[in-house]
Amino acid sequence: MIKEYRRVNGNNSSGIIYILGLFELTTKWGKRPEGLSEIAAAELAIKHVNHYNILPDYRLKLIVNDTRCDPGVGIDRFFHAIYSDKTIVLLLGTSCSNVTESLAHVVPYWNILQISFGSTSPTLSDRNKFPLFFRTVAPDSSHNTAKVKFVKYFGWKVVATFCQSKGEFLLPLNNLITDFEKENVTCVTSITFSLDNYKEQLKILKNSDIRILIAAMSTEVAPIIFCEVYRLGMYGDDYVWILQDRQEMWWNSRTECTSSELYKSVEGLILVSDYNVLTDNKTSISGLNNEFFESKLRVPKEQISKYASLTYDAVWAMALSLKDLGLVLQQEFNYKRNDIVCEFVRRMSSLNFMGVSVSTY
Ligand SMILES: NCCCC(=O)O
Repeated sequence: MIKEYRRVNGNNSSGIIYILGLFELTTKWGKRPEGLSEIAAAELAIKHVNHYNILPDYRLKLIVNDTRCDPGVGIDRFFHAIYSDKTIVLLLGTSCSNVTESLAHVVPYWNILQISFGSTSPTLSDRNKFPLFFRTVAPDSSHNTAKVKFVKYFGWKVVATFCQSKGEFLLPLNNLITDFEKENVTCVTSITFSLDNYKEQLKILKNSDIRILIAAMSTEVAPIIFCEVYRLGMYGDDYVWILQDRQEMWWNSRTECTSSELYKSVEGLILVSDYNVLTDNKTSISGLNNEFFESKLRVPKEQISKYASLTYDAVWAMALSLKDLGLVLQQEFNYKRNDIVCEFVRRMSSLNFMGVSVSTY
C-alpha cells in the first residue's frame, strides 16, 4: 500500500493543482464544529498524496471556504475562487445537498469536476443533470433496504410515511414504498407536510392509527415536528419513528417545547445511518486504520464528523484520477478544457481503491 509509493523530501514539484474545498463551518442555526474535522481530513489527505508523490512533479493545494450551508453563499465562494489568480481544477464539497446541487449545476460551465463528501440527496444521482458530479457518501435512498429489513425483522405489516414536501426527501421515500410493497409490507398512508400545515398533517397521521412511522425531513424541521409529536402524544412505547440519521443532535435545538419534553418525544427514535469507518483493523490505500486516521485529525473525538473519512477518501479519489494523466498538467488545464474533464470523469467512474471510509471506491 503506502510503501509502494516513492516518498518525496521537500517540494520538488514544478506545478500546483488547486482544489477548491467548500465546507460548512456554520449554518444559519449556528456553528457547525464538525466542519473543522472535514477540513482536517481533506488537508491530511492532501499531505499524504503529496508526501507519497502520487502525482509526480505536482503538488495538490487546498483552498478552503465556508458556504454556511447557503446555496447563495456557496455560489459566491465558488466564483470568488474562479475569478482569483489561481486556476481551480477540482471542487471538493459540500456536505449540504442544497449547496452541492447549486454548485453541481454550475461546474460543467467551467469544466471542473466536483466530489461531495457529505451530500446525501438522491437528486444528485442524476448523471444527465449533473455530469461532473461524484460523491463518496451514499445517497439517502441507499438505506431503503436496511429500513425494509428492519421492519420485516420485527414482523410489522403496516407502516405510514410522513415526509417534508421537498424533492430530496420525497424521492427516496417513494422508492421505499415500492420496496415495502415487494416485501408485503403495506404503506397505508403517505402524508407530506410543510411548515405551514404540519400540525394538521400530524393530526391526520395520528387519526390513521398507524404506529410504525417512516419519516423524512431536515434537521432544522425535525425539532419543530417532534415538539408537536410530543403535544399529540405520538411517542413512547406505542410508536416507532424511523428517520435518516443526519449526525446533527437536532433534539438539542430550542423549540416551543422544553428540552425534557423534546427528549421524551425522541426517546426510542430509530435513526438509520451509514457506517463510514474501516473495521477489523483493515488499512486504507495510505496505510491508515480508523484509529490512526482519527488521531491524525487532531480534533476532539466528539467533534469528528461522520463525513471526515469520506472527505479524506474524496481527496484520494481526486488524486488517483489525476495520476499519470499527462494532459492534466497545470499549465494545460483551463476552464475551456472539456477534453480534460471528460478524461477525469472516465477515470473517476472506474476508480477502485481502499479508502478510510468502509467502502471501496
Ligand atoms: N450532510 C447531511 C446530509 C444532508 C444533506 O445532504 O444536506
